[in-house]
Amino acid sequence: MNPPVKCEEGSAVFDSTVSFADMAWLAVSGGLAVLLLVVAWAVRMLDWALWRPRRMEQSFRAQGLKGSTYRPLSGDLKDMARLAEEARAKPMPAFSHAIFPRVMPLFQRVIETYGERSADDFALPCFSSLKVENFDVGFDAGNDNKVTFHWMGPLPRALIVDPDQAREVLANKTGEIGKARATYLVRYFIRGLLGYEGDKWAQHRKILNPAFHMEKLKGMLPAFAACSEDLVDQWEKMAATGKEVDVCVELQSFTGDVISRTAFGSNFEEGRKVFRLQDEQALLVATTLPYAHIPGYRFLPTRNNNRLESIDKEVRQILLGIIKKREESMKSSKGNNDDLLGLLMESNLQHLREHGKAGMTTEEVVEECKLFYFAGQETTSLLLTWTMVALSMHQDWQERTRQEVLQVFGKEKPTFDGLSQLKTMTMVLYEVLRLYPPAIGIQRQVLKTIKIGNVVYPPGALLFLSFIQMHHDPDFWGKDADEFKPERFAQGVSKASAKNAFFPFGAGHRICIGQNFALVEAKLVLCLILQRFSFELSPSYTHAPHTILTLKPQHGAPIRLRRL
Ligand code: HEM
Repeated sequence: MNPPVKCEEGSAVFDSTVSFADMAWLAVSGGLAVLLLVVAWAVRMLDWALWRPRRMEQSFRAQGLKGSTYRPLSGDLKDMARLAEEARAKPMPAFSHAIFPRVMPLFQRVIETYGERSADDFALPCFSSLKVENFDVGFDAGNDNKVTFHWMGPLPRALIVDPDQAREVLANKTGEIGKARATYLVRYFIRGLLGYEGDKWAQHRKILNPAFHMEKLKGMLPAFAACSEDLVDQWEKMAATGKEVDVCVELQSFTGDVISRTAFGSNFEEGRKVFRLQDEQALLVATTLPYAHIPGYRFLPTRNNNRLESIDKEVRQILLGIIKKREESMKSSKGNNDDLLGLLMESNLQHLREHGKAGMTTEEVVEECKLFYFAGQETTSLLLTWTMVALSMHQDWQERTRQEVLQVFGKEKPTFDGLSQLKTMTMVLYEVLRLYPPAIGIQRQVLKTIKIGNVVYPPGALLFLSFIQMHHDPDFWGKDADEFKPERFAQGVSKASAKNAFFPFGAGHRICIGQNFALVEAKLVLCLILQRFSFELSPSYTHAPHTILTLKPQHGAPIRLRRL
């Protein structure tokens, strides 16, 4: 036995006798606590990596859904990368618009392997009375649910290919479905309105909405026109030297200029710098993405991580500078506030007047400005790129669209009101958005158990609303679904397909805020292009649509322009 130890502290004297048995007990109980923690952590990890996925798989299969078997941790991610690599190695037949198998090879394989569920799937007596967390899983033998699933790591991802179900998912406002949790890399872009949920989203959307109203877009027409004229002047010089134009690259820089001008008006040059930096950031994100799931990778001081952070800081500094200047010019009522930033700040001030506090902090305004580039630049440039590719493949439609432009505007500058008379051009743009949607689909995550169609989805399950599949599905568009036929939109979007299966801009309350912006911009520049040039695909063009976040031409889009 150890002798008792006397401890003195100030005037208080107390006896702190610690026996060997006490110390042993302390050590044992401490060790037990650590062991318990380790066991609890191991159980959690096992649940995350094995048991929960298995439970979810059982629940899906019990409900008649078909899909791949869960493979611990990686799920179908490796197959996904391999199949995408194989698909990228083979171009498509020239002039074919049946792009779905090349663009989403894993989805194609899942459908080919597991296909639609048959009436027999619902006849299993052991499943017919299944209950999932108080939801009755009522099976409707022979229904036409085509949901399949595969594995994004330990999370199952259901492919939603029914337009009504997609709309149901997008209409959800009661918290059962939310945005899928993103990696730290995606958060460099998907912030602001696109990333928010609930009240914060509603408040930001309310403040941003007025900036995208039609009459505000009308005020932006001179900015659209200035960028479009710069572009066609540049192309004239290239055409004169017989040079081919990679319209994919050219239009990307064009739409970046449009956002710079329309968002930042007189601070256009600084805005351009933001666009270049964000472009570099997008490339860094694409090369870092394969490592993003490694726990703690974001904290490693790799070259990419460091550069991503320094770009983020630089972009923030530039935007804060622009916003500060704008605040000053707004105070002195100098300058034009008809650009997106001015309109957004104006609307924020209005919110302050009505509610006694600003709806957005300066930091949040910075995030929204960054989002304009991410959400509005590449998507619109891809719409234009695929339109030029499609009009090169279908010369008859190129000529019809040109004749319409000449009929409405002659060789004069397009006007805002004139743009709304361009019926053929609208049909062409819709058909391109159908066959080549820049956003091929949207992902959401189940937060609380929910029944969609006949399927009950547990929390954690991912839902991919596969627009590209719905856009190419003969059940909705007819046997000629893979053909370029703009005339299908002659009676408007709602009459073009069964079940209104057209989602290029999403749907519901989170539908793209910039859709009119994109369409006005696209129509205006197409008018100028068609007025000045005829065009065809270069013999070096290879038809190879593929997707990295958005749907791009893998080898660019070299086009031959001829001055008219
Ligand atoms: C052809 C061009 C475009 C396409 C195909 C497109 C597509 C989409 C889609 C599918 C969504 C829905 C995302 C979701 O629900 O998760 C969306 C949202 C959004 N888009 Fe676009 N977009 C385009 C152009 C633009 C432009 C030009 C801007 C801005 C200048 C813009 C800004 C936004 C924003 C801020 C959101 C988030 C809306 C919200 O969550 O409330 N987009 N876009």
